[in-house]
Amino acid sequence: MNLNNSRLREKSIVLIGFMGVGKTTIGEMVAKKLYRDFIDIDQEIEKEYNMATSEIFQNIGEKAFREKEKNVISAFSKQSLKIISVGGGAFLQEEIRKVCLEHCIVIYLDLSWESWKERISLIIDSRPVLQGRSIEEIEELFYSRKPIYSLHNSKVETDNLEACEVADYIVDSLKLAWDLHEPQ
Ligand SMILES: Nc1ncnc2c1ncn2[C@@H]1O[C@H](COP(=O)(O)OP(=O)(O)O)[C@@H](O)[C@H]1O
Ligand SMILES: O=C(O)C1=C[C@@H](OP(=O)(O)O)[C@@H](O)[C@H](O)C1
Ligand SMILES: [Mg+2]
Repeated sequence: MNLNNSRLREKSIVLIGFMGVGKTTIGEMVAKKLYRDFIDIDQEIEKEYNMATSEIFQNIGEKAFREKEKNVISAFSKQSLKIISVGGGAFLQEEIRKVCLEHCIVIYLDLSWESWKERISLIIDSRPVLQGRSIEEIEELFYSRKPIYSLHNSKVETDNLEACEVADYIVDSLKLAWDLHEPQ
């Protein structure tokens, strides 16, 4: 993990990666293990609109969702000691990439297309971005998003790992980085 900044231990952690890789599930586990607050940006937006993400896309539109996503992430990323899971499209916005990379530790959860395909049935109904797209179009979107996730402090290859195993790996890696950089 290539990080160099004081107060590393206090920086919030942001999980990025394509939809369905486990950012929300694993983020919640990491937060529990580190006794930190968990913030899921989609859930914060859904609370604000009192609607599911797919309804927001349908009733208010993706443009408004993206604007809200930028504002909510900008606010939380400047707070410390949080575990933040952002949506898979958040890093499409340069402002979001900048504010997260400036204030937080950004961890990229990577998953191969072959493994991700096995998970599609779990998420298809709640991801409006996937709806109405053929598997070929989804594969194209999957690879087209890769460049935005390349901007990170650390990457975790999650293939063949249970969510709890990924969470344990992240916690152990963070503790190592904190101790190496700022011995207690
Ligand atoms: N490492 C994993 N192995 C198998 N299934 C997983 C793993 N991580 C998450 N999942 C499952 O994949 C689905 C999407 O997880 P979620 O946390 O919502 O992903 P994201 O927030 O990245 O879209 C959920 O059904 C979750 O239980
Ligand atoms: O990739 C995307 O554009 C999106 C991913 C979703 O979050 P998850 O990555 O948590 O599914 C959610 O923000 C919205 O459906 C848009
Ligand atoms: Mg999520």
